Amino acid sequence: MSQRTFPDGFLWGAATAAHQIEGSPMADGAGPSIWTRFAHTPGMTLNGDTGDVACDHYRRWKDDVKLMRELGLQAYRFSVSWSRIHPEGTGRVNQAGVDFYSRLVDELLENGIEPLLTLYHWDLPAALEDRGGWLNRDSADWFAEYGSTMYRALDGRVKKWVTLNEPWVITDGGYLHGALAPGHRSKYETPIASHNLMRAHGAAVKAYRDIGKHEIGLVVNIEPKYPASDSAEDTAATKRAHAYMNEQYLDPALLGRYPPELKEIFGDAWPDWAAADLELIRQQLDFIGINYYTRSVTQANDSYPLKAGAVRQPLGTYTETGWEVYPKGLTDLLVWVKERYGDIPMYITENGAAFFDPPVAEGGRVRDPLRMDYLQKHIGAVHDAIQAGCDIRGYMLWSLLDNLEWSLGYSKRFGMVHVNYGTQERTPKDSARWYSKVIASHGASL
Ligand SMILES: OC[C@H]1NNC[C@@H](O)[C@@H]1O
Ligand SMILES: [Ca+2]
Repeated sequence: MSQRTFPDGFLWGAATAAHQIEGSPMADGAGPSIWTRFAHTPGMTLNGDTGDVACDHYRRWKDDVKLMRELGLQAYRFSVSWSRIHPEGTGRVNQAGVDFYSRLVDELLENGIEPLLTLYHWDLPAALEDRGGWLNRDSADWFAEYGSTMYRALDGRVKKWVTLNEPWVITDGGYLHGALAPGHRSKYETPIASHNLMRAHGAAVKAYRDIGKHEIGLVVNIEPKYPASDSAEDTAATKRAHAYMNEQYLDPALLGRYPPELKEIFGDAWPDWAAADLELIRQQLDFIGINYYTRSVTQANDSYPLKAGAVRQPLGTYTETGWEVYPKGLTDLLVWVKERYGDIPMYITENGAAFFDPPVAEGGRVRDPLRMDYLQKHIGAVHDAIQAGCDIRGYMLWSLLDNLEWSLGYSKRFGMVHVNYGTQERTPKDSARWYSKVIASHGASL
């Protein structure tokens, strides 16, 4: 491969999320989140796995930052657990919770690592779920209040803010299919939760413009949809699937409108939203974060309510989470974003894969060639998109550490660093060593 040169200032990092790595969910005055409750509800997670300990990052954060520095990371994307900050979701501030993130940010900066802070990565305070959660239109105000608390505490040390992580997963998983907290299964609740999440995004960005002086954006998981055949049914199904996952969040956030397919998909469950709502949602953003994992070859089927689904590719390579390895999909997707929404700066805020890793070998080595191959090809795909004119500012590998993969518990390992959950020992995998070289050579060694 000819030497790939990445733009000056391209930021190389890794990503995690509070509930997946921290543990100690109730320490130092924190309140419970919907994930504390959901995971402690029998049958909701594999093996009944919970975030009670996870990677014990709440206590090991200093060593983990040291590990990031040893790996040469330039940036670190993490999330704040809302219920550490506002144990009841609104009102009273738990200063010990703010202090935890303040110390973490200072440690990152002292180690030359730029923090990227996600306000919401799925762990809503349980007290707010009891007030209707994302189904309550007041959630926009609750979220803006929480964001403002964090802006006042950290803006300036944190210069890249994210409102929401993956609103599609939050609603499709938490309100339609029920696989994720709060575990609802309702075609009628799904659009309401989704719309309120986006109103909350807008309200938090507006609040930032009054308080913050740096950058704020939205992180979406999007996935290119390719028709399984050129039949009218598969073409229409692909259009629906594309609107439902990819346009449903970027269109309101950047264009101030919803794609028409949503009314077709949800029928009488799709309200006629007020124009004022769309004005709130559409706020000037400084960047968009793209989380990419796979593509979907899409066919018409009788799935509810989308009537579309992915077709397994007989010659495809699949990860442990059943996702096809398809790097070109990332390039296609980034070019689509640029063409549809214009030249908005982008970060790859998550990209990575779970493969079955061997145990830590003698001498502390974890061979993960499949992950290295996945990463090498996807970082190459990012470069291809840059060559095609996309303004991509950085790449955050998912994930720094093996961690709690939500309802799948600890069964899926996405980390470039292996975690022994018994001893909490961290062991960089081959992919981490490889990634360090990519960072040190600014991509040239890819
Ligand atoms: O499934 C892998 C990741 N996907 N995006 C959101 C993260 O929380 C997940 O662990
Ligand atoms: Ca509920």
